[in-house]
Amino acid sequence: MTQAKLIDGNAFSAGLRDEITARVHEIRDGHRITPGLAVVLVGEDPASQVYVRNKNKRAAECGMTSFEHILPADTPERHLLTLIEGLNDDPMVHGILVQLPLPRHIDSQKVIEAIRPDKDVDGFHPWNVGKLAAGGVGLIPCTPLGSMMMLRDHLGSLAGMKAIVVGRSNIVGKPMAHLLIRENCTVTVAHSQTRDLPGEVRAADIVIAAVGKPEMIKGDWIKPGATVIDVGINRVAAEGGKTRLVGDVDFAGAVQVAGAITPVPGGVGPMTIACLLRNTLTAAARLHRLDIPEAHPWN
Ligand SMILES: Nc1nc(=O)c2c([nH]1)NC[C@@H]1CN(c3ccc(C(=O)N[C@@H](CCC(=O)O)C(=O)O)cc3)C=[N+]21
Repeated sequence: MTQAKLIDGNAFSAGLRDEITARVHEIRDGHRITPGLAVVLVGEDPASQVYVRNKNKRAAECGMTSFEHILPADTPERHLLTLIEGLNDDPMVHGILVQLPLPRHIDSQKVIEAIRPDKDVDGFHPWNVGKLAAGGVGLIPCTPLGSMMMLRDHLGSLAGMKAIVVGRSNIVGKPMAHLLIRENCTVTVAHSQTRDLPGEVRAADIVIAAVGKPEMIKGDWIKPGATVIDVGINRVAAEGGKTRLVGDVDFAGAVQVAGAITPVPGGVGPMTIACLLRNTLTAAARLHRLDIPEAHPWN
C-alpha cells in the first residue's frame, strides 16, 4: 500500500504568513495603520503561556502589534470584563483573543459575548456564530478556517463529497460542519453518543478528527484514499519520562490507508495561528473600511 501524502501545515502556514506580511506592509505604508492583536490569558499555566508567547511572536513577525495581558488565576470575572471593555474601545487593537479554557469561577460564554463581534478574531461570539451558520460575512474560527484552507488546497472543489466531523464543540466541530456544508459536502457530525463510529468514518471521503482523545480514530476505520484532517493536539507520555504530541488519529495506521493526512505536530496547529493573524488583518481592514481581499482565499 502506498503512503498517504502529508499535508504540510508548517509550509502552508509559512506561505500564508508571507502573504499576510505583505498586506500588513501595504496598509502600513498606504494608510498608516498597523493591525493590533490583544491576547488575554488568565492563570499561569506554563503551556498556555508558551502558546500566548508564540501567537505574539508570530504577530510581530508579520509586522503586527501585539498586546499581551497575563492575569492571575484568581482574577475576578468583572476585572476581565473591564479589561475587555477597554480593548473593545482601544483603536490600536483590532483583534481580541481570550485564551480558553478559563478558570471555573469565570463564565466563559459571558466573556466571549463581551468582546466586540468585529474584533472577535476567534469567531466565537454569537454574532459570528450566526453569520457562519446563516452564510454571511463574519469572522470564522481559526482552526476550522485553517483546516478548510488545507482541504481546498489539496482537493480543489469539495462538492458532493461525504465528510464526517468527529466532535461537536463550539470551537471546532460545529463551525467546521458549517464550513463543509458551505462547500457543498454531505456532512455527518459524530460524537460520544454516535452508534457505530467506525462505520460512519468508513463512509467518509473527508475525516475531520476533533475529539481531543489521543489516537482514538483507527487506521482501519479510514476509507482508502480519504483525506484526513487531524485537529487533535494531545500531549502523552513517551519513553524515558518524556512527553510527545499525538493527534486524535492513529497516524501510523491511517497513513497506510488515507490519500492524504495532516501530521501532528506540523499540521492544523500552525494553520490555526496563521488564521488568527489573517483574522486580525481582516478585522483591521474592515474596521478601517479598507478595500483589501477577504479572508476566504478559496472563494
Ligand atoms: N481562545 C482560544 N483560541 C485558540 O485558538 C486556542 C485557545 N483559546 N486555547 C488553546 C488552544 C490551543 N491552540 C493551539 C494553537 C496552535 C498550536 C500549534 O501551533 N501547535 C504546534 C505544536 C506546538 C508544540 O510543540 O507544543 C503544532 O501542532 O505543530 C497548538 C495549540 C489554540 N487554542
